[in-house]
Amino acid sequence: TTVSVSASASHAIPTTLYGQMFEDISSGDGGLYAECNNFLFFSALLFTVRKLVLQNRAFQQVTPNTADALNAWTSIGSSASITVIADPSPLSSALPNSLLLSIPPDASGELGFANGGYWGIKVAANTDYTASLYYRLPSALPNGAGSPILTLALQAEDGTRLAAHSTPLLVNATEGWTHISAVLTPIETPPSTANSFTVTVAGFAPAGLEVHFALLSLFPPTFKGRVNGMRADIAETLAEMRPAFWRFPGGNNLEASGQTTATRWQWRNTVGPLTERPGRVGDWTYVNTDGLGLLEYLLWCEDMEMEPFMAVWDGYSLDGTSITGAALEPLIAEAIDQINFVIGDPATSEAAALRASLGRSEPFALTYVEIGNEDNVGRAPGTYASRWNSIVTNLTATFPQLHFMATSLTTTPVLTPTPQIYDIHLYQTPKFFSTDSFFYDSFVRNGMTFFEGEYAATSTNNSNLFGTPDQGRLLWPTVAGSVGEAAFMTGLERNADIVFAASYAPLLGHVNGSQWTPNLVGFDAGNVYKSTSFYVQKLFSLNKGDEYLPSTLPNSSTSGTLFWSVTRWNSTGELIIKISNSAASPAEMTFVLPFETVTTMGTAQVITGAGTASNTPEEPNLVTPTTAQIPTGATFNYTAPAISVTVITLSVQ
Ligand SMILES: O=S(=O)(O)O[C@H]1C[C@H](O)[C@@H](O)[C@@H]1CO
Repeated sequence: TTVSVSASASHAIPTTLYGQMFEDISSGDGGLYAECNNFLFFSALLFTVRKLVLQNRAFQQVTPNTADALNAWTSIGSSASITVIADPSPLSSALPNSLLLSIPPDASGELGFANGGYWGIKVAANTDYTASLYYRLPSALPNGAGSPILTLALQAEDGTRLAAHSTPLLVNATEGWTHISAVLTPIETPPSTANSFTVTVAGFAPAGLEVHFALLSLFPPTFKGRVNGMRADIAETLAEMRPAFWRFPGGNNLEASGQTTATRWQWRNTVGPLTERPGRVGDWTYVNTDGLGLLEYLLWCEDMEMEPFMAVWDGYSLDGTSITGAALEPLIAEAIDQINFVIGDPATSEAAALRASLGRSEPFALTYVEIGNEDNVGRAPGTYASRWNSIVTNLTATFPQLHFMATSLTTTPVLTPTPQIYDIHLYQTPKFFSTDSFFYDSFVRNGMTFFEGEYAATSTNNSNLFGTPDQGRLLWPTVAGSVGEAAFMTGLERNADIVFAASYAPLLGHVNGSQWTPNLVGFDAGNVYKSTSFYVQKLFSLNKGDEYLPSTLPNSSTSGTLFWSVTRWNSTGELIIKISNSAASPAEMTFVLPFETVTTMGTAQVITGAGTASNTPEEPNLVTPTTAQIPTGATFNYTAPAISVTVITLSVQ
């Protein structure tokens, strides 16, 4: 195959082209959000359903006095009993439940309870873990009752105490809640992640003891040291691909927790002190703490130098109900407040004043606001057109500087005002992606632009893209899937005059229990797993170029297996040639460049392997990119390996 490259660019490659979409789908709580103390997921693993009922750090949205409400917490000491209760004087109205520790008379020893985190807690020596909790005594201790000692600790699987902080229980804490916070710094690294956070009491009165506990938290060091921030190893992995934008809070998890209108994602419940965040049953079958909330998302975008692509709820719930007409008004007001929390002026907007009160008077940068998620015809009760009209007419009047993204099909329903942007989602087979990178070539150029907000090869079975593994579902990205995605992405670059942003979905998933596979990045308590698709996203994002050079078109028929794109960094003239070869045999290519002086040595970064190969927790680095110097020139040959992605970079004067 000979590829002749044009010297003049046809269009710019937008800086926003490669980014990340995020929603809490076994990805926030227990993942990117660094709180260790927590849930076990309802993990509807695709081929089995392991119902590990959630129990969270603050007993949010659980039923008191049930075993389920305790599942992630276990008692320490046979005579200690623990129960989640609806506290008669709760920590806050947002957190009405607490854990009651009851110790009978004449008990002895260290008694209390433990949390095992999310299938473990990673503990490393000389690392600071911030433990905190609230407690209160329902009744004063009898005088002469001694001074019970409360200990917060990190404990290894074999019971070794790795770090501890003890403090006397304030026996006069009966009126209200006492907040304890301590830094635990282990001196040794335990052999595994099967560690626990423990809360124990000793030295209590012979008369026994009752203590209420609430909002028990354990944080490891976070990305950029942000309080209530992100788990550093996961954050650093995501930062590796230098994403240009961050879509949040969903995805389905925007729309409906519990599949009903009443429990949608509500921004106000996700900001302010953690004691004021009630949490909610997310759409992926587990309780979200909402400790990762709107302000944390916005600060994260700034820390990562990403543009927020923020969604507002648009009245549609996944149970098919939707709010229309006048009932939309409070919803539109809520969306206006949400946007004002981000960009408003504290002097004129209550929501912006709330932001200022939380320490951020300056507005955040915001350009794009998405109206709902996948509010397609067929899924929704066909009311998107009227809801879009009401919402966007109002929001455009209030925020004329913002760009609003529609989430329905581009062909139907007809929307007014005409959307400037559509968010298109595409889940398909590796073969689909590796044969059809011309998805956008036929789109009319009429000023409309597109956000390829979710795409991934999910299954080898084109008649069942979301089934179980034995039906073809991918548990992990495969080389064939990643090669397909790369072919598709060369098409995004060729059409970057109308495609301004794209992101693989889902971004993150806990490998011990999740509601979706494959995910771009996997993780467990101790590790982060980079998939072959992650490496494709990273290679394309880091070698984007800023202008597209037309070249000989690939074979666009379904027999096509070889796709490429040529871009350039305008400032340096450096060329980037991205190639996807899905064929089982190498592809001989000749590149003809219209430049006088082309370096004779270029760099080729290659991802290749068996089509079914994946990086897994067992073999996390089975397939990683290799880098080689290759002979180049004004005309040069390159052999694209079978089932491979190549990114060639070469300087051109
Ligand atoms: O069940 S789906 O609708 O396919 O869910 C998909 C589409 C939705 O936007 C996202 O939340 C989810 C996985 O990325």
